[in-house]
Amino acid sequence: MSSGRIWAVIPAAGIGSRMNSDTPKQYLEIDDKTILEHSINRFLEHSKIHKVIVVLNPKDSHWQELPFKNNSRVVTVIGGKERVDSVLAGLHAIQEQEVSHHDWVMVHDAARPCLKSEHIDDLIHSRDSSPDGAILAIGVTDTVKQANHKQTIDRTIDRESIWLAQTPQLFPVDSLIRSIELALSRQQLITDEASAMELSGYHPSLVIGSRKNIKITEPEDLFLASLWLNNKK
Ligand SMILES: Nc1ccn([C@@H]2O[C@H](COP(=O)(O)OP(=O)(O)OP(=O)(O)O)[C@@H](O)[C@H]2O)c(=O)n1
Ligand SMILES: C[C@](O)(CO)[C@H](O)COP(=O)(O)O
Repeated sequence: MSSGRIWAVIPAAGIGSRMNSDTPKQYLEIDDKTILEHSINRFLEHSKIHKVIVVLNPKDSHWQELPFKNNSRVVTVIGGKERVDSVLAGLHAIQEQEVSHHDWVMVHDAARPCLKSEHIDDLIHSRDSSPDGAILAIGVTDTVKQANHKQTIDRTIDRESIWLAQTPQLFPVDSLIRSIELALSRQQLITDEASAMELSGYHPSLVIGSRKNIKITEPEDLFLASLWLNNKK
């Protein structure tokens, strides 16, 4: 039975350049709440989550408007240039708290507000059978093409073994910190936490997520997210 507390790190220090909005996308509102509030609330509402570390942009001017100032389970830290730098800053903030070697951390994009509590449960339950950690992911329902440099089809890829990584991604805190620091020291490209763990030789499990758990990235994603946040299913 896995022991240790479970922390959440919410990287929210991005500028949302692909959203083409003056407001950083994590502060755009759906149902009268910012996208960031929706994401943070999923973890505050979950009884197994010890504390939530929110990673902010150094130029963030919106955070103080959110209702988390006096919440002892919410800690903020300043992020870095890339998402991986922000995640590492969040992990270091955990180290500065009363962390134990048995603790785990769930890293979840602020830009994924449609996460359901049952998927947090599924990841937590995977700990006993997945000592290397686990991520939410979904299969591919379209045929997958590999393009060449001229944006023409080079070949078709067998989609049976292709999964699209989502967040949250759940790992032992110590292993994740060591893996990210090692990858960064080798200037290796890290776009999610699992890729750092893989580079250290771990084999995280894939836990089925939901197509509704989209990462709000471009303007049309807002409409989809509002549909799914509204229907609460
Ligand atoms: N230096 C960064 C970059 C991204 N993020 C966070 O990582 C998550 C996923 O990143 P992405 O969707 O790429 O967000 P942005 O980097 O803001 O978007 P863009 O790439 O369009 O600028 C987001 O919640 C974002 O706030 C972060 O904390 N620190
Ligand atoms: C972590 C992630 O959401 C998994 O799919 C994705 O890699 C984030 O990519 P981004 O370019 O930083 O949004």
